[in-house]
Amino acid sequence: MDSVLTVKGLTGGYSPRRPVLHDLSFEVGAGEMVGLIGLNGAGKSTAIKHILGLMQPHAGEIRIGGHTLAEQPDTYRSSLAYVPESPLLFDELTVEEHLRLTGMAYNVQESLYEQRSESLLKEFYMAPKRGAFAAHLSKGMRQKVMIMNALLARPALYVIDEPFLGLDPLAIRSLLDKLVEVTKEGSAVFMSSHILATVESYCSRFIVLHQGVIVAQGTLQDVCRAAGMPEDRSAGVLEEAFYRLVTGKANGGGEGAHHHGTFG
Ligand SMILES: Nc1ncnc2c1ncn2[C@@H]1O[C@H](COP(=O)(O)OP(=O)(O)OP(=O)(O)O)[C@@H](O)[C@H]1O
Repeated sequence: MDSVLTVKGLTGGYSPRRPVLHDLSFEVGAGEMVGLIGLNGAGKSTAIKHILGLMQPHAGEIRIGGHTLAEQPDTYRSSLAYVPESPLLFDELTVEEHLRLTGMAYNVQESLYEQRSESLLKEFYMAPKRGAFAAHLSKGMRQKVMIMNALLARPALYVIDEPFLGLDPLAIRSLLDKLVEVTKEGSAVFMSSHILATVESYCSRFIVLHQGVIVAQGTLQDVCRAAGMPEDRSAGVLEEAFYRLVTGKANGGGEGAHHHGTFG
């Protein structure tokens, strides 16, 4: 498996004296969807800001497609698309103008642009709003425009922060279907979410971040093992493993979880 995103020994945060992230190491490979899960304040958004290059690591390094941001800034940036938790759009541009702008920024060929933008407008039920100004869209529609922009660019790596908030059930389904499609085409998806049931069904690997430390990572089986749970393939097992890892307790009492990372 080719690694698209490689994070090695990342220590970082807002002040060098008080790091928020401690020695994080993980990879996201081509064709993989990896879920980043953790409580409020665990450090998920901070980790994402480091990956985007908005913050400098205190120690360690981050590579996309084998390069650090410092080595190849243009390649690094054009290899990734980011969907933030709260949509950031230009109020005075229309839906279609946002797509056009992204197409130009990512050098999407004209014929591919036409094809992709038309199908995205349909798949996200946004065709009737193609000419609407961003300022006149609903919150969920604004989020859909961010997602459509990322999908138009078809980067090697998608970094998606809590994508399901504010989306209606059809939009969530459209997004998940598209993410499955792009991973089949070889892209890598790194997604942070509190919706554990969805993360469990769609991601092949998980990273459990707790107080800035990776307390478990790997397949569902790896995470369950780190949580001291027997192998169990029933739905909802990720939530139980997560609960044990972050509280050190089993649901309804029981022995403590092991706070050791597994690297699968
Ligand atoms: N701009 C900032 N300046 C200083 N500290 C910050 C800043 N943003 C976040 N923090 C701190 O960094 C830690 C991690 O926050 P972060 O936003 O990464 O958490 P998160 O896992 O994304 O949480 P949530 O699930 O609530 O979005 C918290 O202790 C938070 O107070």
